[in-house]
Formats: sequence, structure tokens, C-alpha cells
Amino acid sequence: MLWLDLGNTRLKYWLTDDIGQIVAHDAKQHLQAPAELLMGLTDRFERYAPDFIGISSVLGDNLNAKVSETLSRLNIPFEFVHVDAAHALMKSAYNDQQLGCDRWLQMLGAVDKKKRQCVIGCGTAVTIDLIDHAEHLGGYIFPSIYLQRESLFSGTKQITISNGTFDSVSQGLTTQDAVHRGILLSIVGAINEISHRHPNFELIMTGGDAAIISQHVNRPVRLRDDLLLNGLARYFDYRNKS
Ligand SMILES: Nc1ncnc2c1ncn2[C@@H]1O[C@H](COP(=O)(O)OP(=O)(O)O)[C@@H](O)[C@H]1O
Ligand SMILES: CC(C)(COP(=O)(O)O)[C@@H](O)C(=O)NCCC(=O)O
Ligand SMILES: [K+]
Repeated sequence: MLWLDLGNTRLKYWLTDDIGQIVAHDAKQHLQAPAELLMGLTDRFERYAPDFIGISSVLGDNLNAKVSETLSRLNIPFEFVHVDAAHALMKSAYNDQQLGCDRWLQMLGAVDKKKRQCVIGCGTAVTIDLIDHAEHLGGYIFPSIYLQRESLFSGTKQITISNGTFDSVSQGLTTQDAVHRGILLSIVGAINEISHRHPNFELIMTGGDAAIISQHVNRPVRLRDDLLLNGLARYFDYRNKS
């Protein structure tokens, strides 16, 4: 099987064998042109010869249509995931016309009906979702550390910071440090507050910035980079059985 994740910044793919082991994987920035990026990958995908392609996309109808057009040339069946708030593996109280597919799949990949879980996705947006014994209670959406920095850059005259590392949440003494530390604290502080309000929820983090953020969280965090893939596999596996 081939699995695709079209996020707002990167396209990720995984090729798995019949026992679900990953045999190839890559993540690339798509610069808002995922279909063009996929075009460049079609030779590789043809060589992989998967029998099915399962897709998570948060890119919207127009880009998804272009992606479909590109994938159609491969003559391999493919399908986009649709969020289902009444899914047997996890019920959700969230508006399922709006809930992002990646958010939902990350939760589906993590969900355990014996646990209380807080799933944190650290991509272009940071999402924090609460799940109580396989019931999604709702969540929060924040701009990522990079989006926050861009908005300060574009919305102010004297902040001209466009690069630097996010490595501390102590107070800064320069604009550079104050910007990076303030932004990182806005996310770390929110996670700490939510975890304080929900002390018996296990914290699970995934996505490109999970490692940077988790270092400053004041409770143990499980880092899992396989959540979305696991969610995709569970979704299509469940659908084939029912
Ligand atoms: N302006 C930026 N500069 C450097 N890295 C960035 C920038 N914007 C995003 N990134 C990186 O892109 C990655 C996006 O994470 P990912 O989980 O792939 O998100 P998505 O699913 O939204 O595409 C993150 O690791 C982040 O560090
Ligand atoms: C919240 C998101 C932008 C996160 O996307 P990502 O950072 O993974 O690219 C995406 O899941 C999305 O567009 N969701 C729709 C809004 C919602 O979930 O309510
Ligand atoms: K948007």
C-alpha cells in the first residue's frame, strides 16, 4: 500500500508491505503545488506498484482535484479519507464538516478505548485534542511557531526577525530572543495549562515540530511519528472489513 499525507507545508508518503512494515518513506515541502510535486514522484510510485493509495489531505477541493488528476495517470486505485464523527473506533462531538482530516486520523491512530488521551499535532498549525475513552471532546488550534513568527514580521515595523531557533522559554533580553521565547512559550504554556486542567489524560505528540515543543512540557510526553499513518491504516482496514 501507498499512503499519502498532504499537509499545509509538506507532502509525506509511506510505502508499506503486506504486514504493514514501512519499506519507503519521505517528506517534502510542496510549496502549495502538491500535484506538481506528485508528478515528479510518479515514476517512483509506478516502480513501487502498490495495489492501493490511501490519502489524507487538508488542502481543499481545488488542490485535491489536481492531485486526483495526477494520480489518475498511475492506474492504481486511490481514495481520499472522509472524516466520520460517528466512526466505530472513535465518536466525535466536533463538527465533522469542519474537522481536519489529518487531525482526525492522528486521533484515530492513537485512540485507545481504555484511556484518556490528549493528542497534539505540531505541523503548520498546532492542534490539541482531548479524547476520553474513545470519545473526542473537542480541541484547540494555534498557529505554529513559524506562522507566529511570520505574523509578527509582517504585522510590525520593528520586528524584522525571520530566522533563528526556538530553544528556550525564559525571558529574552533582545528582540530575537523575546520573539522566539515568547512564541515557544505561547504553545508550551497552552499545553501545560491544558494538561493541568486534564491531569489524567496521556500526552501524545506528533508532527514536524513535536520534538522542539515537547522538551519544554512539564509532564511526560509520548512522541509518536506514526500516528497519521496508523490512522490511515486503521481507517482503510476498518472500511474493508465492514
Ligand atoms: N518558515 C519555516 N521555516 C522552517 N521550517 C518550517 C517553516 N514552516 C514550517 N516549517 C517546518 O515544516 C514542518 C511542517 O510540519 P508537518 O508536520 O510536516 O506539517 P504539515 O502536516 O502541516 O505539512 C515543521 O517541521 C516545521 O518545522
Ligand atoms: C488545523 C489544520 C490546519 C492542521 O493542518 P496541518 O498543520 O497538519 O497542515 C487542519 O487540520 C485543518 O485545516 N483543519 C480544518 C479546521 C478544523 O480542524 O476545525
Ligand atoms: K487556510
